[in-house]
Amino acid sequence: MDVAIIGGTGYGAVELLRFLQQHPYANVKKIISHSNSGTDFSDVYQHTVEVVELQMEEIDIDQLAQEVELVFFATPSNVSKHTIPALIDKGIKCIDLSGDFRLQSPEVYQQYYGEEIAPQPYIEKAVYGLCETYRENIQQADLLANPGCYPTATTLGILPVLERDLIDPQTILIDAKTGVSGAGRGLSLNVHFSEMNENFKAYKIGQHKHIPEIEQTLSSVANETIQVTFTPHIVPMTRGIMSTIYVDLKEHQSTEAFIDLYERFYQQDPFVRVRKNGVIPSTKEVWGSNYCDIGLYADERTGKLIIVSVIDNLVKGASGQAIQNMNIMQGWEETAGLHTLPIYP
Ligand SMILES: NC(=O)C1=CN([C@@H]2O[C@H](COP(=O)(O)OP(=O)(O)OC[C@H]3O[C@@H](n4cnc5c(N)ncnc54)[C@H](OP(=O)(O)O)[C@@H]3O)[C@@H](O)[C@H]2O)C=CC1
Ligand SMILES: CC(=O)N[C@@H](CCC(=O)OP(=O)(O)O)C(=O)O
Repeated sequence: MDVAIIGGTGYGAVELLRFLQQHPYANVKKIISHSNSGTDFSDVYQHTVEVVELQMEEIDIDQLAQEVELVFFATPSNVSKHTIPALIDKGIKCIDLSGDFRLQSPEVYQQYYGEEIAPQPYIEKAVYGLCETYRENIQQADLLANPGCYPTATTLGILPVLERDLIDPQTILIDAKTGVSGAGRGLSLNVHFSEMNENFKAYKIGQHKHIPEIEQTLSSVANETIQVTFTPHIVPMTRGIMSTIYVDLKEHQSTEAFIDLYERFYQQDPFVRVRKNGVIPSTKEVWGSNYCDIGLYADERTGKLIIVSVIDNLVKGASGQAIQNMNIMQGWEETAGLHTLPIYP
């Protein structure tokens, strides 16, 4: 199947290409760039020379609709909402890596994204692509809202105990850390080497756009309104997210009992690895791969469960999950093109 990528020179796009160039059923036919049309992709990303032989192009909706069956949007927020409706109307499937179609509420979108939400019929049509939870809906999707990086790590960490009603859902505290590639390729003072090296920053406390996204999924699964405390941090590494989650247990059980529960919960999910014997995963153990690794500790003294969930923000947090979603939408094996061990060390 021929696909296109929009947002060609960004990190999400180059990570899509890394996996798609070895995908058995999908072929990248077009790369669209609004800043570098006419330039060879490998001139921007030299490491792809002699492997990716495509020249980037300007967007042309009619041509896209004639030449590809599916389009990945790896664009900043408030961009895809202007183009996706036209492609969907022409029968082209779209997978959006940005947040434009993730939230259901126009008011909440306006508050966190600072603009009007996409047209309502398309918001209603969009399926939230957390693969492990919404697989059946994803199979039917034409318009797929790929989850954010923090929400992916965090919701996968919480869902087993939330769904089994083992925690007080109003006590969820999330302490999350991300590498700098989460901010994309654009220049920003905040992530200059000298601002970031030997540094560790909390940011957007109480204001991050992933707060409503996490709350929307948890509330819909639990069938009650859930509010979370979420503090993101940026740390001096390139890739990786660690979400450390603290929840009050309704009843204490051993760490082993929770590991057993999580293993059963995710036994059909090829990309969630529940770590045994109390092992807590580190971000490097998923680096470059589509895995989400989860470690658990049930603290008998405080009655809390501590959940540590790690992903690579660019893979399971973005492009890898987008390909996993494409695989589900197309009825292909879920792991197609995504078989890879994390890179270590
Ligand atoms: N980085 C990450 O870890 C994650 C990113 N995401 C989301 O995925 C999307 C892509 O992220 P990422 O690749 O990191 O971001 P980048 O900033 O690296 O790339 C985005 C690309 O979009 C294009 N672009 C920028 N502005 C516009 C515009 N106004 N109109 C059209 N195209 C534009 C540019 O490519 P060109 O000039 O070639 O068109 C740019 O390189 C974002 O929405 C991001 O929030 C989601 C999860 C994790
Ligand atoms: C370090 C850094 O700035 N990270 C970004 C990651 C968010 C992201 O990519 O999110 P969306 O997919 O929802 O756009 C941030 O915290 O805003």
